[in-house]
Amino acid sequence: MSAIPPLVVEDLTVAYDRHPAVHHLSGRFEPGSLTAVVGPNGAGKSTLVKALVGLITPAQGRISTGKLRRRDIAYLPQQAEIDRSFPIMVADTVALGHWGRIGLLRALTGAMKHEMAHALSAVGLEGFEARPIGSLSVGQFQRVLFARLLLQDAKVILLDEPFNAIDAKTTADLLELVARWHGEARTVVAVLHDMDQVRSHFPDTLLLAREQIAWGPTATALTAEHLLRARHMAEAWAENAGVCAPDRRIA
Ligand SMILES: Nc1ncnc2c1ncn2[C@@H]1O[C@H](COP(=O)(O)OP(=O)(O)OP(=O)(O)O)[C@@H](O)[C@H]1O
Repeated sequence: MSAIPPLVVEDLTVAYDRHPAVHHLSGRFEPGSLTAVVGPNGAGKSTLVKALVGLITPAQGRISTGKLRRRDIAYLPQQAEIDRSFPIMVADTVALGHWGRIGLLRALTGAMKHEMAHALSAVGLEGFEARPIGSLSVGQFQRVLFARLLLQDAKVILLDEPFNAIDAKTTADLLELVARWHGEARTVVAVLHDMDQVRSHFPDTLLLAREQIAWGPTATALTAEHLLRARHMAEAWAENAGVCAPDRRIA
């Protein structure tokens, strides 16, 4: 992997209709790091990932991705956000991973088809090419999406709840791919809820409760004190969060 710039977040506020979902966050995802983003429901985890990938424009602050091009950043949204009713086959879904390199209109080369079959095999789905995606189980579909990520060959990989509602065997297999990406010095960021999984597999953690509670090595970020603070912040959120006031408090 050629040199990857860090993802730097400076005083980042991301808001929906002026209501901040991520509030004055600063820090950096180091090149080659493997970071879990955790926090209570509504903590702004998905919002942060969407902002990192450029899907939402910050209300304040900056995200610097250095010389990374859009195609250098792969993004796996939550499965709930993906429409599987579209009549498309597994092969075409995985082949989307090539689009960053070949564009929409060029045909796949034999080598690309070979890579696709290899990626499907790596996720345990040999022979699934012609299956419609709507016919797959949740776990099989997540394997397909990971095969697509393999083809994308991105320097930075952002995963939003990749193991949500996924069985233990599939999770273990996909965690191996995450470890492989980490071993290849890609920068990987994953939104997760399972703290044991985070402690076992993710060296760094950002604990978010709209604001940063902790960001650093997992053992020091996920202390009982920090987790309690995150929970208290979540309990304090009113149904309607205040607007982001100029004096930096939530009004
Ligand atoms: N498109 C949207 N329009 C308005 N508000 C939104 C939108 N998306 C998210 N929000 C709000 O922003 C806040 C943060 O949401 P986000 O989905 O980022 O949290 P999360 O930490 O990923 O939560 P979860 O763990 O439940 O998935 C929540 O209060 C949510 O209701």
